[in-house]
Amino acid sequence: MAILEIKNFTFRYPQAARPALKDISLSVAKGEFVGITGPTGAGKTTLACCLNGIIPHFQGGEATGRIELDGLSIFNKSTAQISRLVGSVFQDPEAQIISSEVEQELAFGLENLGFAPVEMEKRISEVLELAGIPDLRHRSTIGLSGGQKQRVAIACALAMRPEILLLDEPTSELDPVGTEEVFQVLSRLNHEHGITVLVVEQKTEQLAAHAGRILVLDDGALVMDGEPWQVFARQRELQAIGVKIPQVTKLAGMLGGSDKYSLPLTVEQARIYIERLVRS
Ligand SMILES: Nc1ncnc2c1ncn2[C@@H]1O[C@H](COP(=O)(O)OP(=O)(O)OP(=O)(O)O)[C@@H](O)[C@H]1O
Repeated sequence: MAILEIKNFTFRYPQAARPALKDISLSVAKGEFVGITGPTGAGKTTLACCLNGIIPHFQGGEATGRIELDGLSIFNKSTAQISRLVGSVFQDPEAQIISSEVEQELAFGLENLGFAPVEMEKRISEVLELAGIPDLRHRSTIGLSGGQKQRVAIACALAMRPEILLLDEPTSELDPVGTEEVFQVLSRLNHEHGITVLVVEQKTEQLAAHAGRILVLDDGALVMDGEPWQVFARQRELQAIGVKIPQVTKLAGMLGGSDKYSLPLTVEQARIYIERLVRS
């Protein structure tokens, strides 16, 4: 069942000469893990803003076509309604965290929505577990690493029990360890708890390893939509528009791999691929 349906959607910022999104159509089923990538200025953040209500509620512009969340047009929903369906996590963990203690940070949004203390306690414990950070509950937010802060931000987004977890370049400020921590949590949320994940990300290594489907935007248009191996097999086209190809996939491409069974997307898959190649 589709949780998100986008039909012929075009969006132009006020006074902009050209649309930032052009005639986008796609459908996302419940439980999918979708990576959205593309070069700078392709429209990835604009698309994310259209899904979490920043457009049109906080940013004007001209939109045509439809975006439906759970069967209803997003433009007829209030920001409060959208935030219950879509939990957002942004690039900069510093900008999202306002409390001095992790528990307070998680309680903040729930208090604002008038949750009773017993329900708040239940949800805080639940989301700390889901984000893999129960040990951080009483920690000061100041001393946390970037990866820990982003996992706190993910826990905050999950506290509303959204249908979709939407992340806009959540690892752009993180080192490789923090990046992997965040993607491990996203994978677990998706595989073990069935949470629909939409993540805008330029680090294609992580998308190749964790996403089940990849969308590529270029100049406002959706130019590719498929399983990671299908998208990363189109190496020349990706290079032409400036999308990085995972190194192991690039290597296998040079050696002739191009299908589901011969195109490695992770280092482990590449190890098996090269072993087979050497044996044959
Ligand atoms: N507030 C705005 N007003 C006018 N134009 C904008 C605004 N925000 C973005 N744009 C333009 O819309 C297009 C898409 O931008 P967007 O930020 O969505 O791309 P992106 O793929 O997220 O890029 P990046 O990877 O650099 O974050 C670009 O041409 C950009 O200049």
